[in-house]
Amino acid sequence: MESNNLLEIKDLKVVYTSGKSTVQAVNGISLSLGRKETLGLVGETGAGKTTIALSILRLLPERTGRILNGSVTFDGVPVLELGETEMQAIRGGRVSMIFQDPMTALNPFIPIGQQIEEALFLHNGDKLDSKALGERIDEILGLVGIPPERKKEYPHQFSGGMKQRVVIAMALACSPELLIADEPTTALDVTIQAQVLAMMEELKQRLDMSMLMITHDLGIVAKTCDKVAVIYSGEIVEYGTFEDFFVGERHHPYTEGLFGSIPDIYGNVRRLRPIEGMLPDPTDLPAGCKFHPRCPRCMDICKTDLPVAYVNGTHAVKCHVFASEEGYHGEC
Ligand SMILES: Nc1ncnc2c1ncn2[C@@H]1O[C@H](COP(=O)(O)OP(=O)(O)OP(=O)(O)O)[C@@H](O)[C@H]1O
Ligand code: NI
Repeated sequence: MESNNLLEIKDLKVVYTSGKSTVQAVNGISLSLGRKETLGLVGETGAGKTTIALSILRLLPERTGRILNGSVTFDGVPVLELGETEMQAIRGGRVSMIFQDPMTALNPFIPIGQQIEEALFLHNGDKLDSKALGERIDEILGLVGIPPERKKEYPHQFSGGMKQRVVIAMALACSPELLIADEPTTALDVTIQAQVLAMMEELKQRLDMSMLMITHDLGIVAKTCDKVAVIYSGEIVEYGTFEDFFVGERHHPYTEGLFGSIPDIYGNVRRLRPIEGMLPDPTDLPAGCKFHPRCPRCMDICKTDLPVAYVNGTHAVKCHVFASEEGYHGEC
């Protein structure tokens, strides 16, 4: 397959099964991420964002999570077909992830320098002597703005924002080509959040990384993302570039609802009122468009037929409202 994309996901379907019930967490998602690009995955809690990320790294819970269909291609490599040893070389080496609950990523009993060392050792241990290892740890701490002399300190000696910098340092230890950041700043207060985001953005540029930024905050998207996928009930309902979202006029009713209004290009968002209602039960998804029970623009056809995406250049909106628009109709 010829492609310049670093990551390509095609028609991914993921379920969780427990007892008799099956959670349809990801229902046919396709997306691509170019080198040095940042793609935002946006959507309410339960939409399936983390499940997509875990599928890329093949870290779904072993007994319950299952990929039913689709492909994940990283730098031309069919990830879902790899053996566990090859997978380990990618995980934490070429692709790393900052998990949603970052504070649990650190061991409270081990000095932070040693934790970074362990992250390094996992992949480069045999290649670095102890002097080189020490220098690399100092370098990584420097990257995230932590004075290297603090490497002997324990996690509790750091503030929330500094702890998150340590977590980011660990994720960057092996110079990944792709960084998956799952709500990396949700646990931080707003000022610190801005600092950490600015730092991540700078590092991304400096280290030539691609990034998958998982968030429910469109302000964060506006500040960091080149492309955006809005996820609802495990489907992409709107997909496009930053410009498509912030300058374009046609949006999915869910996107509009989610953000009250689309924020301006500087990322100023009025604090959003939540949309009425909840995500549908993922064990019993509605027919037609999965958003129809909550949609202010719901028509009869929405209750029965799955919408086809209206595609305008790089922008795709999967909604019956735009079915009569001229142009291409196809996949999101
Ligand atoms: N281990 C699991 N077992 C069963 N169901 C799960 C499991 N993990 C997630 N789910 C379900 O799968 C669906 C998608 O969850 P996921 O965590 O991917 O959503 P998310 O978009 O990341 O949400 P959040 O913003 O809350 O992190 C939800 O209905 C969730 O309850
Ligand atoms: Ni999540």
